[in-house]
Amino acid sequence: METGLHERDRAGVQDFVLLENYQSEDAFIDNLKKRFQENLIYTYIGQVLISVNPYKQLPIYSDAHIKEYKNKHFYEMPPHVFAVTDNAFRSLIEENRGQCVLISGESGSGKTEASKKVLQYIAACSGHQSTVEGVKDKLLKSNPVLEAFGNAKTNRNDNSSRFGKYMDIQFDYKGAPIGGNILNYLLEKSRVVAQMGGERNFHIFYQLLAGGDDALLTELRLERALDSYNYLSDGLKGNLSSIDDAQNFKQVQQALSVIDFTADEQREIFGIVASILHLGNVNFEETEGNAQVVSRDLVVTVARLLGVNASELSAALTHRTIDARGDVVTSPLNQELAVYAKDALAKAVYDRLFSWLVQRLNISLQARETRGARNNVMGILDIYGFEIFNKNNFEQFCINFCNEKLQQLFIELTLKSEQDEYRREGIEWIPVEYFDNKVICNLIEEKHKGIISILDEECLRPGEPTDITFLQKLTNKLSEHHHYVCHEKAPTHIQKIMLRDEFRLVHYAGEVTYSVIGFLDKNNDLLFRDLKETLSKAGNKIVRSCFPEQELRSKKRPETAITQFRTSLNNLMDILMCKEPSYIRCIKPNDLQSPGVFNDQLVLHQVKYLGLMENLRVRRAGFAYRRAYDLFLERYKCLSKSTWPNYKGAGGPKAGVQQLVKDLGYDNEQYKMGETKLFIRWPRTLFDTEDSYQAKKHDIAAIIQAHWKGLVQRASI
Ligand SMILES: Nc1ncnc2c1ncn2[C@@H]1O[C@H](COP(=O)(O)OP(=O)(O)OP(=O)(O)O)[C@@H](O)[C@H]1O
Repeated sequence: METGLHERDRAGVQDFVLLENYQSEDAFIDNLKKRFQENLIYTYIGQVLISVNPYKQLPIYSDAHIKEYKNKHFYEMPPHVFAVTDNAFRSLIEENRGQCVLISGESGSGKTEASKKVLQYIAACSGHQSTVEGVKDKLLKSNPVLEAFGNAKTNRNDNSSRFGKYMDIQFDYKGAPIGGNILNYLLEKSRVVAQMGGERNFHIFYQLLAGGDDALLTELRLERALDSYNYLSDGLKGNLSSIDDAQNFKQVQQALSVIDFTADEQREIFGIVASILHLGNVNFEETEGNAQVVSRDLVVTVARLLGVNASELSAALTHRTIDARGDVVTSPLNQELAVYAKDALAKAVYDRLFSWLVQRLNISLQARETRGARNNVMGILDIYGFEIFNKNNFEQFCINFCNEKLQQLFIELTLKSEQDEYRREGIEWIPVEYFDNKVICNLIEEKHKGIISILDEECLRPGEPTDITFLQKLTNKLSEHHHYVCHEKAPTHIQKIMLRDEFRLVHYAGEVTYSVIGFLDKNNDLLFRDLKETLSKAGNKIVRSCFPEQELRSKKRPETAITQFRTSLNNLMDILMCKEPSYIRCIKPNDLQSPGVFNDQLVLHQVKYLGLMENLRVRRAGFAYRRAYDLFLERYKCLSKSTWPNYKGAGGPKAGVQQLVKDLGYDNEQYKMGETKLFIRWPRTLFDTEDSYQAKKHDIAAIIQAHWKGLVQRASI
């Protein structure tokens, strides 16, 4: 916690708006570093919070800290995730404006931890009636469940979320949480069947084996040894010292009970998890091109756990039925295709189980009784950050597309809207240049012309489309685009490092080379009909509801993976666009191997692609505080006799505010009167002289505190 002025002085500025050399990247990094080295991980750019992952527990999240931040003006206290949350929460309750807290940053930068702190603060600060406590408990308990099924150890983060998450919390008019809703995005299901070296499958598999009691494991026919299971042995073999799987399993079981999952549901969930482990061990042999199951007893176990007929499952794993306009033909699969079908089954079952879990959580979180009462909603978005790996595939393409969309939203909601607002309000303003990434979003998603359309066309066309024919089409259609680089037209130094099956996109955050291998397959996301049919009759109710019969009867071709993802992202953008945003931009100061170190280059890269320098330029140029005249007058009318208890002069709230600022002694440079709002500059203009500004510029909390205290004191005179 920042207390003494001495400490604060040494630790840079709390708000980048105060940075002397605000155009310099070096000065920016230097300020973050100074603060990081003093364990001051939070810094503002106006109201955007930058959070640098400390990789260690800091004593700044206690109940006492929550109390200190509660109901304080945003700038009265040092920067903190609690201040951002308090500000959003109060706007929600006092001004009835829907809020969203958007948390972004790369893997391991601290997004999920930040989202938990937001929830912690809300839970601590909102009503304490027993019904409300129940809702809060469920909201908090949904985290361990989602993490168990949706998180995994990666080489960047031991607890990496492998899905995107948006959680809405509904509040009643008194500010008590009454329900919630979670949306999940694109689970990285390929992890179920294979993991990179040093990585693990989803936590739940290890948790079940380590924490399930003997009776449960016997019932599921599981043994504790991890290397007994093919799906667990690709990446990291063994347990992790940083994760207590057994303990976490107990937490998950307890959470499931709090969230009202019945004993039957829990049994079925773990049955499905176990069935996937067994399925991974199923082998095939091939005679005359036809695959046959070798390990029949394993198929029997899988069938028992899913509640399907073992012979039918065996046949479905080794055959494929095609219904071509009424002509139904069944043909045997070869060994390679049977393995493909088995893996597709494991991925589909797990992916749908995850979506089912989210829906089931939502049923439990649904607001019981709202009776037409006004509901306020606060959303928290914790979604994967931009990814640039050595090898980038379909998954990275989807994730980076998502980040382009979020950057577009950031531009719309902050940079562009800031400038638009000045224009609309008739306030003189010199436009600030910024890079608008709409051109990249269009390159990816424009109808008929964009990469998604070209990919879908290639997936759906008759003939023999392949990843390479897809790449050729991309290059034919997009080679002139400034943000698309193909091998043929790449500059020599890039050509040297690019393979023939790769294309490169110039993203707003940097250049990424994607390998097209697997694009068609992953986009088609094919699960053979025979397997779907078998599962649609499953005795395990969860499985049956995940594979509904209607899906088989539907004549419509299922949407491709990328189209589904684009639709869900566009829906998310619509949800976020109508809310007031608060931003938490998370930064990872180093890699896992060197905790405590602040790597300037790594941080600079993130500062650039998070658009923080542009954000600062716009913020510096503008007005930091603005309020609609009626709201401002209502809130501060007590500060002047001419406006208290009500302003009675002509001209309405605008004239009232004009009178008020005059009475408060603001000079013309400190504020501007817009069409509908008052705009105030600060903090520089809160000082009488340059000297007093220079003397106190590091101490923004004190400045603002003094300012508000001053106002109140003047009011009491
Ligand atoms: N405020 C914090 N205090 C202490 N440790 C933190 C904090 N934020 C992050 N960490 C540490 O860093 C790890 C990674 O953080 P987190 O899981 O929140 O990253 P993420 O951005 O959500 O990553 P991913 O995108 O991979 O899910 C945490 O498990 C925790 O150990």
